[in-house]
Amino acid sequence: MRKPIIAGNWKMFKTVQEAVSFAEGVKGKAEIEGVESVICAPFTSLPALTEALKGTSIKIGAQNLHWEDQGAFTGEISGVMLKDLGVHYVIIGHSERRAYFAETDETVNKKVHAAFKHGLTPIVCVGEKLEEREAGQTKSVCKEQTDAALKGLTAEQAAQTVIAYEPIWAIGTGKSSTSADANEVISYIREQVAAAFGADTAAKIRIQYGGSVKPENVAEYMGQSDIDGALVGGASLEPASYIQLVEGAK
Ligand SMILES: O=C[C@H](O)COP(=O)(O)O
Repeated sequence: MRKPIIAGNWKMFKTVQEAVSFAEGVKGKAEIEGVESVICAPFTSLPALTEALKGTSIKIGAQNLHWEDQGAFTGEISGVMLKDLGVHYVIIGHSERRAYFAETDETVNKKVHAAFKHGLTPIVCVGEKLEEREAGQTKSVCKEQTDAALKGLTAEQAAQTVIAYEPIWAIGTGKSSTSADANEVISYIREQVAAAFGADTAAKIRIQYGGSVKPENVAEYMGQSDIDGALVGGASLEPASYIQLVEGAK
C-alpha cells in the first residue's frame, strides 16, 4: 500500500516571514492521517520553516541540490547543507531547471545519487513538452528520463524515490492532463521501473502527477489506480488551498 504524497513546490515565491506565516496557517490542518504532506521551499526559507513546523508531521523539501558535497561551485547548495537543516525531500530535474538552468538527464542522475548519499528523498520530475506530446513521444520521453534518473540505484533506493510526472504543457497553464491520460502515462512509468528493478520495487515507488493540480481536481487524480499524489505549484502557495489539497488526497 503506497502512502499518498502531496508536495507543494513554492518555486521562487515567499520571503522568510511569508513562509513562517504559511506554516502557522497549516499547522495541525495540513496533517491528515495516511497522507504525507511536504513543502518544498526556496533555500532562504528552509531554516525558518523547519523550525516553525517542528513537531508537526509536515516534512520540508528543497527544490534543487548540487551533486558534490562542497567545493568551488558559486551559488550552489549541497546535500550536506540540506541535511544539516533538517530537510527530508529534494526536487530534482524539474522541467524549469532543465529548461532554464541546463539540467540534463546526466546531472539529474548525479543529483539523485547525491540525495541518497545524504539521506534525502528525491522527487524526480519527468514529463514531455507539448511538441513531444503532439509527435506521440510522451511515453518514450518519460521512459528515457526515468531510466536515466534512476540509473545505478539499488532496488531499495528506487523504491524510496518519488517520481513526479509533469507534462510541461500543463505546468502553470490551467490546462491539466485528464486524470485518465495522466494515469496511463504513470502506469507506463511504473512498468519501466518494473523492467529495471523488478515488480516489487515498481509496486512500492510513488509516482505523482503535477500540472495545474488544484483543490477542485486533486481527488479526481487521486482516484486513479496508479497516481500516488501530486506535485503542486501555484495552488500550494496559500494555506487554505494547500490544506484542501492534502485533504483531497485522503
Ligand atoms: O512543481 C510543480 C509543477 O511545476 C506544477 O505547477 P502548477 O501546479 O503551478 O501547474
